[in-house]
Amino acid sequence: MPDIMLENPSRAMRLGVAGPVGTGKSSLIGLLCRELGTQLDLGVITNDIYTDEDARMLRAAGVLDADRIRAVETGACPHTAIRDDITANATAVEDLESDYPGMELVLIESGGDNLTATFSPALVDAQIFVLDVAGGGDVVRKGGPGIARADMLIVNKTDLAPFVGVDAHLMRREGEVARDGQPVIALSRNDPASVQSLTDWVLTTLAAYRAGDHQAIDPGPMAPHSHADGTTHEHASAGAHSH
Ligand SMILES: Nc1nc2c(ncn2[C@@H]2O[C@H](COP(=O)(O)OP(=O)(O)OP(=O)(O)O)[C@@H](O)[C@H]2O)c(=O)[nH]1
Repeated sequence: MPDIMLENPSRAMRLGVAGPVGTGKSSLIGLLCRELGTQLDLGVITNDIYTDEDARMLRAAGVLDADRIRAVETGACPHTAIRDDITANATAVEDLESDYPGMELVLIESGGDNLTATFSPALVDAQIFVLDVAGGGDVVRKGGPGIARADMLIVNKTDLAPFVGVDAHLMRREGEVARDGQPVIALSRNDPASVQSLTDWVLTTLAAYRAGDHQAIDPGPMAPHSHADGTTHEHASAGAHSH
């Protein structure tokens, strides 16, 4: 699997946030904006099929100047716009960077998608994959390129674990095994220590990126799948999904 070497580490680092529907991607981006917005020059791109709902939610949260939060309406399943044809996202990032020349970090949210959606390394420098405990304790074991190889795996909403009968610490340990020791954070927005672990990781990754020591890694393509309109996407990995 090819790793992409940095061509221009002086531009903003692009950090993708992917994961199934409702696992807390927008909330995590809101947290990062709140925690890092005073020390970093930030921007956000959201992806939705037909709406700008995630962007509107983040603007309403008041975590960042509204103009720094831009929405891409993908018109198709969002995984297409973050992996197969990144043009709309790449253009949105470039527009943000040209409007805010000092920008240091752009957070790109994939629209909620299935377990195997990943960002192209041509679009992002690093990526976070978000699962939540409400999706079930065995979801990590189901695997997929995002779980196995994203730069960071988040097991989110750990505050809900007792209510859904899931052992969040076991999920985290299984994540570490599935990822060969690559980082996993068990996160809750109500747990300041876990939020601190996440912001520390972002700042460490940004420092490595700036120093030219970070490589964008391709977690691998998503599964072959078909869309409601009959189009089919074939990729080289196993498994399938429907929308
Ligand atoms: N209990 C709890 N709920 C959370 C946490 N983080 C997010 N949520 C809730 O989870 C729900 C989904 O969060 P979002 O951030 O909208 O999730 P998303 O992954 O962006 O959703 P889509 O964009 O629709 O895929 C919301 O009701 C959030 O308030 C958390 O740490 N704990």
